[in-house]
Amino acid sequence: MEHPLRLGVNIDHVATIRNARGGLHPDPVRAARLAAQAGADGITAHLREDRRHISDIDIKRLAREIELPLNLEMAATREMLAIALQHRPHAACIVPEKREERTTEGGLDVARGRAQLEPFVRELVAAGIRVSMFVEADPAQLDAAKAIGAAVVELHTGAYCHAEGAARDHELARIVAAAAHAERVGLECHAGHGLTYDTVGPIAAIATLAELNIGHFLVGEAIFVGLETAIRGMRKLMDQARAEAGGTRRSAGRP
Ligand SMILES: CC(=O)[C@@H](O)[C@H](O)COP(=O)(O)O
Ligand SMILES: NCC(=O)COP(=O)(O)O
Repeated sequence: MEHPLRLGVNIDHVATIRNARGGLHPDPVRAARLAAQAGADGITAHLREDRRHISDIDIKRLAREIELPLNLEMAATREMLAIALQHRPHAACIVPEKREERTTEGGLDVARGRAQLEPFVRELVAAGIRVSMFVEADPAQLDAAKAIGAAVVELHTGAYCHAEGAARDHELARIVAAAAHAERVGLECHAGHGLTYDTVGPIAAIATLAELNIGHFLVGEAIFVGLETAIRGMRKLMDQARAEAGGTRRSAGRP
């Protein structure tokens, strides 16, 4: 089944720039408002355990001050669960986290961590939060996410973005197959990590994907063209890819 494709704008790296000087500028909440004006369908923010970019106050403000649905990316820890339950974002995406990593290097091993992850999913769902699992494009991970009660999976596109030539085609084929598997088992399927103007097209063309979350590239591009223009450019490429694949042009609103 064809799904309308939403764009979630990840504003983490607005906070990275702010934190370089420790002040208040640039403000991620202002970036979220601009993203809404530029046609974003949601805002994504990753509150890392080490608070290297997004802070607790950012999450509090995002949850209260923006109208777009907030997708909180969080590690499966009691501290993050308490924060999610306090602020009740629209969605929570559980991601793997390693303190020493530069960025999220891979997907969550839901298949091996089922017993540990299931209580987190249960508590978030009971609070009315939509739960997603950030996983590799591996059917076993999707099956495990479904089994522990997640409604959504987000496929990690980092390997696809970093590969070239035949290796990239191989990674794309894995993502296409995983998105089809998600549809079969009744999971809403999202994708993201490392997507750029050069890599977004083939991903956006996958009809069973419902949402892409994109951040680092948009914030980098904003330095040259401004955030609104960068987001509009991404939205246009997503729409073009869908139209060329014979599908719906854009999002139909809230998830
Ligand atoms: C889970 C994920 O892909 C995003 O959080 C993205 O990684 C941006 O944050 P980092 O650059 O801190 O990984
Ligand atoms: N979950 C992926 C995300 O939110 C954005 O990742 P990136 O575009 O900042 O790499």
